[in-house]
Amino acid sequence: MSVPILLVTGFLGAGKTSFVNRLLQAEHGRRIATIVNDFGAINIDAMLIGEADDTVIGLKNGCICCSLQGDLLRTLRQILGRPESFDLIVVEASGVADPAGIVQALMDPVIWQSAALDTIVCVVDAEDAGSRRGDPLWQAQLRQADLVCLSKTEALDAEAAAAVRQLLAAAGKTRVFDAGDPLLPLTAILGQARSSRISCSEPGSISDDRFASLEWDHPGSLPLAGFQAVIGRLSPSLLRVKGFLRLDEHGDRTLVFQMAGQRATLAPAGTVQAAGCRLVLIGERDSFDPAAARDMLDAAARGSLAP
Ligand SMILES: Nc1nc2c(ncn2[C@@H]2O[C@H](COP(=O)(O)OP(=O)(O)OP(=O)(O)O)[C@@H](O)[C@H]2O)c(=O)[nH]1
Repeated sequence: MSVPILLVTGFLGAGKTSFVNRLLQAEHGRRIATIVNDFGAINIDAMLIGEADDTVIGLKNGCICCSLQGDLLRTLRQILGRPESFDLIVVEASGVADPAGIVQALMDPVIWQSAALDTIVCVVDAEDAGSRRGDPLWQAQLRQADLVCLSKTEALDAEAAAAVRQLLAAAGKTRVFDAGDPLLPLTAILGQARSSRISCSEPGSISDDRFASLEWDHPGSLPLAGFQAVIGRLSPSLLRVKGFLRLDEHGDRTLVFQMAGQRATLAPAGTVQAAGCRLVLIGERDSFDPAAARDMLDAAARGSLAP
C-alpha cells in the first residue's frame, strides 16, 4: 500500500516547523517520518523538530524544489526501505521553495507507487499576508495549496482576520484553518488533494537564486548588546534569522533565536545543546550582504563592533 505524503509549504518564517511539531506531538496514533528542508547549510529545523521525534531527516544547503530534488527522492527511498513501516511521510519545504518543483519531483513513477503526494498545506503568516500578497513566491506557494493553515492569528482583531480570509478567498483559497486549532484532526488535513494535481506537475518557475544566506558558526558566546546591535543594523535587509546562541550573560545555556517578519524571540533551547553559536541569516540577494553580516557578527563576538 502506498504511504501518503503531506507536503507543508509556506514563506520564510511562516510557521511551518511549528505546524509540523504540533502535528507530530498530537495523539493520532500514526507512525510518521518527517523530511525537513532548510535552505541554509545548518539544519536548524531538523534539530528543533528532532526534540519531538527521532524519525526526522534533514536536507540542508539548497532547496528540494530545485537543487535538492535528487536528495529528496533518495531520502524517500531510504525511508521506504526501512524495516519499520510508516503511516505518513511529512515533507516540510524550505521557505524559499516553489512547491511546483517538489510536486514535479514527487511525480517520479517509482516513488509514486510506494509514496504518493496526498495533500499540500501552505502555512500563511496572518500578520504578514497583506504585505506579502504581491510576492510571486508567496503567490506560487498559495496557488499550489489544497489547504491553508493560518498562523499568528492571535494578535489580529476581527477586522484584520476577516481581511486576511478575504485575501485568501480572492486567491481561490477557501479551505482555511487556524494553525493553533487544537481540535484539528489529521484526518481533516489528509485526503484534501484537488483532482487536478496532475496538472501541477510543471517545473517550478521560481528559483532560490533570489535569496542569499549566511551560516555563522562561532565557537563561544557573544554579548547580548553586540548581538542586538548587529540584528538591529541588518534587520531592514533580513527576511529570516534562526539558530542557536550562547550569550555572555547566560552562562552555558543554549538559547534559540528566531526572527521572522517584525518579530524576534529568544528562548531556552530545551534539550538542544550547542557548543557555541550557530545562526542562519537569510535575505534578498540584492539587499543582504552575507560577507558584511559575517564581519559584523565576528566583530560583535570580539567586542569590537564599530559604533
Ligand atoms: N505568535 C505566533 N508565533 C508563531 C506562530 N507560528 C510560528 N510562530 C513563530 O514564528 C517563528 C517562525 O516559526 P517557524 O515554525 O520556525 O517558521 P518556518 O516557516 O518553519 O520557518 P522557515 O523554515 O525558516 O521558513 C518562530 O519564532 C515561531 O515560534 C503562531 O501561530 N503564533
